[in-house]
Amino acid sequence: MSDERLRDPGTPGAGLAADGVFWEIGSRAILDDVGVLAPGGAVTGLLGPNGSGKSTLLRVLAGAQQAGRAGSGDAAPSSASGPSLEFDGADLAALPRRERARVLALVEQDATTDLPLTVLDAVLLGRIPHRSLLAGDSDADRAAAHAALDAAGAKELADREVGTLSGGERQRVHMARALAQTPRLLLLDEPTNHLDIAAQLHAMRVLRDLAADGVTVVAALHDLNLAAATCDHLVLLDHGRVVAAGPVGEVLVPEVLEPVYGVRVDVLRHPRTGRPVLSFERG
Ligand SMILES: Nc1ncnc2c1ncn2[C@@H]1O[C@H](COP(=O)(O)OP(=O)(O)OP(=O)(O)O)[C@@H](O)[C@H]1O
Repeated sequence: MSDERLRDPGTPGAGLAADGVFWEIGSRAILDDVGVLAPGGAVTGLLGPNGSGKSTLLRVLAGAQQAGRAGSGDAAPSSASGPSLEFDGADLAALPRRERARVLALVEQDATTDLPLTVLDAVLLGRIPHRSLLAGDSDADRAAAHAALDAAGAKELADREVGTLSGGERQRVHMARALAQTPRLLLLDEPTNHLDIAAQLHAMRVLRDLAADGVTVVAALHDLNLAAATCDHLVLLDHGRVVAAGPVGEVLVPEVLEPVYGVRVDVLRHPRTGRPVLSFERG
């Protein structure tokens, strides 16, 4: 990314370390003792079939959903000692909401709004954690929002109403809002599912550039080839449990993927990058 205003000034830290994360509905464990390591300054792909718990885990990591039991009124963690959620060695769960919003941003899947907001206003929401509560948008905030729109490939949308955007356009705007927030930890739920192929590659390039600038990136992805081409590290969920984690070359192998996805997998090599290219057949 070319714009300095979007760069994180810090050096890569330890990254994200979550352990003992449970989330239950009734007697069903949606997340069952999940532990995740996402190295600092790297792109970690969160993989798993539909319903395996990726979105729930991202929401718990972001503090948008408390670990524990849903619908009981008490969000007490169901493990004896509670989950541990650390980012760069600090306890994420203990951070006040506003401080947490300066550290991390969550881009949710298909987030919508009924508010009559322009795109620029929606992206400026990402600046709120960085200014005093009563202050309006400063010139610096607007400059950061425009830079974020540019980086997300959405600068021509600045004056549009969010409610009138296509799915892919809205996805770029959500990415821009998160970039304007200048997080050190960026969590994204299916950030490319509405994007055309050029926009997918652009979005993943943005994530790689952020990681190069020291940001810890965790993205839930269904496209295993996009994960193979982009990620440094992978975490594979199945039925609410981590079944594999590690470098791309260790996770994207038939022995790991076939039992989880129930398909036959062949792994080829990309002729230029040497990264895995996966081919699938019905199992
Ligand atoms: N509030 C809820 N009430 C009931 N079930 C829920 C609730 N939230 C999540 N679940 C269930 O938890 C499981 C995990 O959901 P989650 O959205 O985290 O999966 P996912 O891996 O992100 O799936 P997908 O790839 O389809 O987006 C699913 O079976 C889902 O139906």
